[in-house]
Amino acid sequence: MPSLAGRHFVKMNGLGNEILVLDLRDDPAEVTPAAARALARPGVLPFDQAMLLYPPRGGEAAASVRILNSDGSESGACGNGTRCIAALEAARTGDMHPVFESAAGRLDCTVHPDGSVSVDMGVPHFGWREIPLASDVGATEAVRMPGYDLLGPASFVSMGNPHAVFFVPMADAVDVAATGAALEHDPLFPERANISFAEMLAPDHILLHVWERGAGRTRACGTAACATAVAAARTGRAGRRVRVTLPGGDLTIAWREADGHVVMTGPVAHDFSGVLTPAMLADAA
Ligand SMILES: N[C@H](CCC[C@H](N)C(=O)O)C(=O)O
Repeated sequence: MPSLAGRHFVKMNGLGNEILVLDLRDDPAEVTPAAARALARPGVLPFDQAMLLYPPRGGEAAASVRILNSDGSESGACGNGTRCIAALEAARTGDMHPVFESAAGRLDCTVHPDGSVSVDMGVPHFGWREIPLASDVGATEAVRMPGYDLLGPASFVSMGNPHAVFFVPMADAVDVAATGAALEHDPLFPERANISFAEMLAPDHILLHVWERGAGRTRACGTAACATAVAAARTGRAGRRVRVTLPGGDLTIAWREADGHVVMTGPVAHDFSGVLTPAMLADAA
């Protein structure tokens, strides 16, 4: 496989969710977990997720996207990163409706005149095998987890990646790092999970703090905002359209009645770009 040194990168963010984009369509190269961890080191290119673009398998898609967390693990979906690659692709080609292929399926994007981006994140899944959970816990919208009674029941959702959402009285009061890290590794989640602490500010407005699988505490997580909006609607706390306020800013989430798809809308920002050097990849095995 060709080396990564010399490759052009773009560093972006979606609401402070740090995104590294590597467009590998012209000369595909593998990005190993060790290479991802090397690049994500402090002082190199710290990111939460790397969005890796490969040649599409189908005719209509601009690229096939692979998503790596900063710990080198793979994710099936990343909402904020998808907005970033949609904006990049629209700037490159002029197509304001780029489509991507991902492990979680097709991602239809719309880049709006104001620069914000909507992504059709597909349908949520609620089955214990789909999330996945280690065992059948019954209805997945309100499940008490042993050891976490004070948090109340969790709602489990797959948005192409696993999410557990806790609705709490005061999201700001939760020790997100300690509780999130413990829950991420709970044996109920055989593939670990992204952990959300949500507070209903109004029936159409949710405050959200997220501990991400493989990336830890982030300023925003698009799929967690989608999972939380769906969980809020499913448990009768909200309607199908909500504003989700994360530490990095706001997303609008609409769970479409017609086809059950979840559409996420929010901003993107370009930070800087450059070329990967051997030193940046130095520790990569
Ligand atoms: N930040 C991303 C989610 C990454 C999910 C990842 N942490 C995992 O499922 O392993 C987002 O905006 O949706």
